Amino acid sequence: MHKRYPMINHKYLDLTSMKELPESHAWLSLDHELPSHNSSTPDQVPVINLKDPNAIKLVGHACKTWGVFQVTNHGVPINLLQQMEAAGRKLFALPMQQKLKAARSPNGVSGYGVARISAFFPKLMWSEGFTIVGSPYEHARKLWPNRYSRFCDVIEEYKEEMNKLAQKLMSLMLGSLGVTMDDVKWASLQGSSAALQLNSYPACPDPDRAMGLAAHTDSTLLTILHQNNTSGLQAHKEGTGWVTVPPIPGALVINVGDLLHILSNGLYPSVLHRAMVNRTQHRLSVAYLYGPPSNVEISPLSKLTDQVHPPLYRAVTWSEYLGTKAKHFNKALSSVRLCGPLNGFADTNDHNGVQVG
Ligand SMILES: C=C1C[C@]23C[C@@]1(O)CC[C@H]2[C@@]12CCC[C@@](C)(C(=O)O1)[C@H]2[C@@H]3C(=O)O
Ligand SMILES: O=C(O)CCC(=O)C(=O)O
Ligand SMILES: [Fe+2]
Repeated sequence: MHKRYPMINHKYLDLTSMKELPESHAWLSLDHELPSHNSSTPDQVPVINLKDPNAIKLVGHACKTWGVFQVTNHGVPINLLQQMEAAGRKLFALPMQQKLKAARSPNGVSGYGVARISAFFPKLMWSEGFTIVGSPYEHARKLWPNRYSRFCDVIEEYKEEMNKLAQKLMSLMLGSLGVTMDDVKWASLQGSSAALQLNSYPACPDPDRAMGLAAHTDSTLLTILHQNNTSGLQAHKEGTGWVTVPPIPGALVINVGDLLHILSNGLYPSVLHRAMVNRTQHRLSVAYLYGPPSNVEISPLSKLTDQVHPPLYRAVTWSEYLGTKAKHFNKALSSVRLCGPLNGFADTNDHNGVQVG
């Protein structure tokens, strides 16, 4: 089992008021080094126009080689992205004692709090989060007893648009694997599950020693991320190292998650990513974490397996996998692997040699 750390009681510091980085948030080694580009074509995260007639091929290539890409012409109205960003900004600007009224309970999923993965690290992250699973109503009412409906409306509309885009992306991803939505019955059905994660990274007095969100993979099929106009997201690419995913106005970032990794029998590896912070700008991001309907077991697609390519993972439901992730963190994927690393190979997800904390 991954080492766990007791929660430090600086968990709910008001980060925006800090003039110095407290020891509780000072990370020892951060691996800030970004690859030096000595060729004329630096390794950049692909940007795909979803209206491109070649979109299926481009998506397949990006999933295989990067596990992350940005999309344009995705159909989500820009003003909805702006409204979502404004709603997040308003939430995080509330006084701490107000935000704590909507705190995530110790075994709960929804609500305000530090990154869930904090328990696996000796230091705290320079960020705060708000997770929404199902209706935002209960928590929004605690935050704004008389004026919660605008927030709830934006969240509901955002979830609806994200769900449409997630379905479109799933069909492109499956299509690029030679599989149709009909081959995967649950993929075209309503009832997929999702969580919305709002992340806030205040400007930091000592960004070189702080970590916004530590390196992790998402336990999803795919994640759709909107970031404001401030850099911070980095993705790890085998053989290259950490690469910044630059904000492009109106574009959305797509991550391959662990369940797509399993479904594709490792052909589309989930991407390790993290968020860095900076000295002057407040960074916000909104992640739509998309998964299968809760009763569906995800296992490698039969079309992708044969005697030469045996299934590498056992079947798991999303909730079972989230439980495994909560226990084993970055060893979760290898813990559901059928052929262990006995013959010398490890999951790409084990990210040997890459510091996750
Ligand atoms: C559905 C979920 C994925 C997530 C755990 C959660 O239940 C809700 C929050 C999600 C999130 C967002 C930030 C990074 C992450 C690793 C975390 O700690 O909480 C992910 C979780 C995940 O993908 O495993
Ligand atoms: O803030 C970011 O860019 C990353 C957020 C993220 O990885 C997540 O919410 O899972
Ligand atoms: Fe993530």
